[in-house]
Amino acid sequence: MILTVDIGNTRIKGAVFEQYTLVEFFVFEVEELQKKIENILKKYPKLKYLVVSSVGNLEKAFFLAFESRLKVHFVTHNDAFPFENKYATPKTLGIDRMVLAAGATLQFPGQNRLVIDAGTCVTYDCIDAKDNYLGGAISPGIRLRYESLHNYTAKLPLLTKELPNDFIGDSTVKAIHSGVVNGLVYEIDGFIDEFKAKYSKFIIILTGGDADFLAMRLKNTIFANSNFLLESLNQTFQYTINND
Ligand SMILES: Nc1ncnc2c1ncn2[C@@H]1O[C@H](COP(=O)(O)OP(=O)(O)O)[C@@H](O)[C@H]1O
Ligand SMILES: CC(C)(COP(=O)(O)O)[C@@H](O)C(=O)NCCC(=O)O
Ligand SMILES: [K+]
Repeated sequence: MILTVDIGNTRIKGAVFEQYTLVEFFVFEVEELQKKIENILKKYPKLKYLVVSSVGNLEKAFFLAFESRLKVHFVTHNDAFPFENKYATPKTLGIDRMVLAAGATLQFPGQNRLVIDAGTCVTYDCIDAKDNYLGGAISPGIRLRYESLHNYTAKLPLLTKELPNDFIGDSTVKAIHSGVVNGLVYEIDGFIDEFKAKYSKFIIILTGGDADFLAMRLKNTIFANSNFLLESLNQTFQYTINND
C-alpha cells in the first residue's frame, strides 16, 4: 500500500492506494498534517511507502520523521520519468507538472496528451505521441483571479466562485463572475482548440480543485478527473521503483 501526498500552493491532498485502486482520499491543513498522517499510518498498517510531490512550502525534512515507520520518497527532478523532457529549463519545471505528464504518458500510451490542472494556477502540459514533454502554459487559477481583481482595485468586492448564467454581466457582481469564470472557460477551450488543430490522435485531461466546476461549462469534450495528480503520483512511483 502507498500513501501519496500532493502539496500544492493552496491545499495539501493525499490518497491511500492499494496497487492502482484509490482506497481513501484526504485534504489536510498544514497545522494538522503530521497528526493526520500518523493516524492514516495507524489505520492502514499495510502502508509501505509514503510518496510526496511538492510545489508548496513544505520540504523533504518534514517527512523524514516518518522514515522509522515506512519508506519515504520525495519526488525530485532526478527521478526516472517516462517521457523525454524538452522544456528549455527542465530544472525549473514544476514537480506537479512532471508527475501529471508522467501519469498521462503511462495511462494513455501512443496518444498526444494535453493535461490541464485547474488549481492555484491553471497549468497546461503537452506530451506528444512519441512521449516528448513539450511544455505548455501557466495562468492564474479561479481563486487567484477573484482575489487579484479585489486586491488590485479600489472598488471590486471579493467574491466566491459562481457559475454565471450569461456572458453579459448586468451588475458588478455578475460582471466579475462572467469575467473570471467565462474568461477562464474561453481560455481553456481556446487552448484545447489549438491543440486539436495541431494533433490528430489525442486525449485531454482536466484535473485540479476546479476541474468539476469548469468541466460542465467547456464546449470541448474532456476527461475530467480531480484525482489525476494523486493517481499519477502512485503510477509514477510504481514506474520509478520498477526502473531503478
Ligand atoms: N476547500 C477548498 N479550499 C480552497 N480551494 C478550493 C476548495 N475547493 C475547491 N477549491 C478550488 O480549488 C482551487 C485550488 O485547487 P487545488 O487543486 O487545491 O490547488 P493546488 O493544487 O494548487 O493547491 C481554487 O481555485 C479553488 O477555487
Ligand atoms: C505553476 C505552478 C506554480 C502550479 O502550482 P499549483 O497551481 O499546482 O499549486 C507549479 O507547477 C510551479 O511552481 N512550477 C514552476 C514553474 C514551471 O513549471 O515552469
Ligand atoms: K496547477
